Amino acid sequence: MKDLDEREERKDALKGLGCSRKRVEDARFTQGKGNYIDDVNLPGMLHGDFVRSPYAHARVVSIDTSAAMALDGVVAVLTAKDLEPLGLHWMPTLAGDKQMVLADGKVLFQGQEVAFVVAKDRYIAADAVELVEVEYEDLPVLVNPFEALKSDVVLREDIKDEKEGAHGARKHHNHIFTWEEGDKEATEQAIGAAEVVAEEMVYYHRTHPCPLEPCGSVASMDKVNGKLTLWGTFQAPHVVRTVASLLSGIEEHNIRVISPDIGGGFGNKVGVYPGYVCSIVASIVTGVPVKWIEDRMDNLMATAFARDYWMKGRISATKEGKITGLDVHVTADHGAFDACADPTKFPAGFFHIVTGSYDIPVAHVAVDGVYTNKAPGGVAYRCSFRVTEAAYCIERMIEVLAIELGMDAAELRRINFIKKDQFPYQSALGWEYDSGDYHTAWDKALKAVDYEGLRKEQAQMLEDFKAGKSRKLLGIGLTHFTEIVGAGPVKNCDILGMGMFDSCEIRIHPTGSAIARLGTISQGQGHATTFAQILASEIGLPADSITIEEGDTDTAPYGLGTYGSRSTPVAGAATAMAGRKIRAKAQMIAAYLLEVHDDDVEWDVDRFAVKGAPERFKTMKDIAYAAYNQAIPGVEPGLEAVSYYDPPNMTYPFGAYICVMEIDVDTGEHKIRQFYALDDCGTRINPMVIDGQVHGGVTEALAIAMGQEIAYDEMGNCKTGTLMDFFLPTAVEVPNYQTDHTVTPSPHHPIGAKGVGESPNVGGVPAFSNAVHDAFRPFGLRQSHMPHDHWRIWKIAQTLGLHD
Ligand code: PCD
Ligand SMILES: [Cu+]
Repeated sequence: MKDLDEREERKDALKGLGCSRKRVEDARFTQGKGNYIDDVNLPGMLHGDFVRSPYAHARVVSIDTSAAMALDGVVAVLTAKDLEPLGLHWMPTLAGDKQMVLADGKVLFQGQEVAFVVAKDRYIAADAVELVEVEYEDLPVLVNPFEALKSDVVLREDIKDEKEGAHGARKHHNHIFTWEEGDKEATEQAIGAAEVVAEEMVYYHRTHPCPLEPCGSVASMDKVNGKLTLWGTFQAPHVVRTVASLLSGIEEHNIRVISPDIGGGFGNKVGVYPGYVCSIVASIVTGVPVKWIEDRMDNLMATAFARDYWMKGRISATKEGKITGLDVHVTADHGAFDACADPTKFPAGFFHIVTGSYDIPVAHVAVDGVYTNKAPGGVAYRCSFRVTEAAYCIERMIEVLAIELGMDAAELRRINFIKKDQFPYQSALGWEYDSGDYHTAWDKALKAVDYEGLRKEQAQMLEDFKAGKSRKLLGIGLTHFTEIVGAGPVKNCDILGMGMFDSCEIRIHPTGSAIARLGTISQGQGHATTFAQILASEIGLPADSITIEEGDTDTAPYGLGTYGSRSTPVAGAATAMAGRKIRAKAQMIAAYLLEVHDDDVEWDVDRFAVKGAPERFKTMKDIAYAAYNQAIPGVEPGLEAVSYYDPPNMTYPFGAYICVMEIDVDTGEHKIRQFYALDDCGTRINPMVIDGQVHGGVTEALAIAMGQEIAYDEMGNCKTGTLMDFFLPTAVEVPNYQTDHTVTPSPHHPIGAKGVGESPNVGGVPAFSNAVHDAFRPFGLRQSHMPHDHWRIWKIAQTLGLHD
């Protein structure tokens, strides 16, 4: 007993896996000591700002920069003409398309970069922007993707005759690609022969990650040494270095990319923006550092948006509710350039996880990418490559099918869930789900909210409403989602040819403390806290003695960065593997010190002890010291390891979310009475960080579902370019979250962990939307588009005749 207690104490002292260790980075952040991109200030630094297009589609007839150049303090004004000789007026996008860096002959969306002003300070730059005279000749605007596919108006004149794009054949001059998966014929057959079919157009509107810190960069070209240093808001610093090298011709070892602290990324900071390129060119031209920082409007109008997926779903089932087939056809509005940040082979990301948590025998998806006069981007905002869209689609289709069947939606889910013993499960659309236990999670969730009781209360409220006693309805929003995160196996996942592995390098210092560097980069997730915990459990040194460093390409091993909840599944695995290499060497050192054979020592929390003689041991601290001060025959001095990890599969976290909402039929106001979120992310590294991730992610989900929207008018004016119009949730809208979990470890991840950062958005949006729909189900509502703001909810009630 005493031994056990003592071992537990030693374990606790490490603050390893499973510990709600306080976030080490917060001491810095809460005291204003964060170091963000705008905190980078270099001597003699100049400032850039963009002239942006007021038009959504126009020919650029002329640009007159003379008045701007004449302004005191203005150093340069760059246009496409200046970039052209360098071959930098266009740049490749992550999706295999190309994008104008500065307007080359025409503009394709409102807010597009037209000229880059460089001045002594940001104010002069902004004043000079006003002095650049651009003559435009406006062109017909296409904001609707369905119309764009029929229109004679050619958006991308640069590729108008190209019949092939990066992802196969193009059907029309405004068409980007068609991407398909699954068995079309068998699916048609199943749906054709089915007893019940539900069909619906599910639209997931365009929104925006809107991180509190907008994007920016500082480029500093040292012409004497031929070295370029680039600080910026990069979620993938190494990829930026490679792209910068390929674009500029500067050798990669002469480029250093640094991501300082990032004030929220949410996928908005994965892509490469014209501002980065222009700051580099301006620094090369002027020979001094150049900073570019967006303002809020720039960020909302011109950087990576999210969603904008029109999903036409058909789902079939037997009378008893067993699903027999699923077909989804998506029209994907990509805006002016295809700048979606997906793994190269997947132009629609992992949308084919659209069969969700259900055992669906046959399925087929087709996605058509379309150009319109809107900002490019498309995969950001806690969506892990279109998984949010997919989850929203299937979770809406399930609800519609339940209506069609006259069935309870919780029961319909239950009878179609993939069963525990079916894992690893081969989905009809080609994925191998690594693990899951959906029934256990579902039962736990329904019980936690007293589902039966809620349905009774709902029925009572409905009766009161019909009897004229009340004007309130209750909506119970159910969701069971399956995520797919951790891209990804190098064999099928790459970004611009770089395989999506990740990495960790560890150095143990003689006194038994350590530094570990990773190829990922935290934007607020708390990597400095949690990755140290993985190591603490692997190598037996306290997490408090381990520094985690990310984001400097001169020191960190090559990695593909942080997005799509890949850090834990991939870099987290690399961290554990590197730790195991350290431990293997430590074992040899311990055996030598204890004068026994390697096989005669065993690992015990923070030490190696002689088998059968636990009182004879060497702690990791002893071993670390010995690694540097003893000559050990056959063992190199030092204690370091590096691991590059190529995951064998992705991880499949899942969750059961329930949103209980009261709706005031007369005002359209909603009140979330209860929000229950059960997440299964396998082995939990830090429960408190996970809770924080879920709180943040659900808050963003609810924001999207209840009001966040990037809206355009028919002239292509962005109507939501400021925080006056773009809804940002506050404490007022945020309910009290009830978090819960089950633990189904990933069988292939070294510590069994799956990602969690994306999950709450994937589950939160359908939970909210389903609650709204559920409240009106008795009155015949099948599908109504998000965002469900008060006006739209009021409108539903109005359309259903509930105001008469
Ligand atoms: N099992 C487990 C899992 C996890 N974890 C934790 O949690 C976190 C998270 O994780 P993950 O899931 O792996 O993820 P990552 O990769 O790290 O990250 C990413 C994500 O993340 C999230 N979250 C967040 N938070 C914050 N604060 N900020 C930010 O920005 C953000 N973003 C968002 C997003 S959007 Mo994308 O990009 O769209 O794709 S993707 C994303 C970290 O810390 C970790 O460690 C734990 O603990 N455990
Ligand atoms: Cu995403």
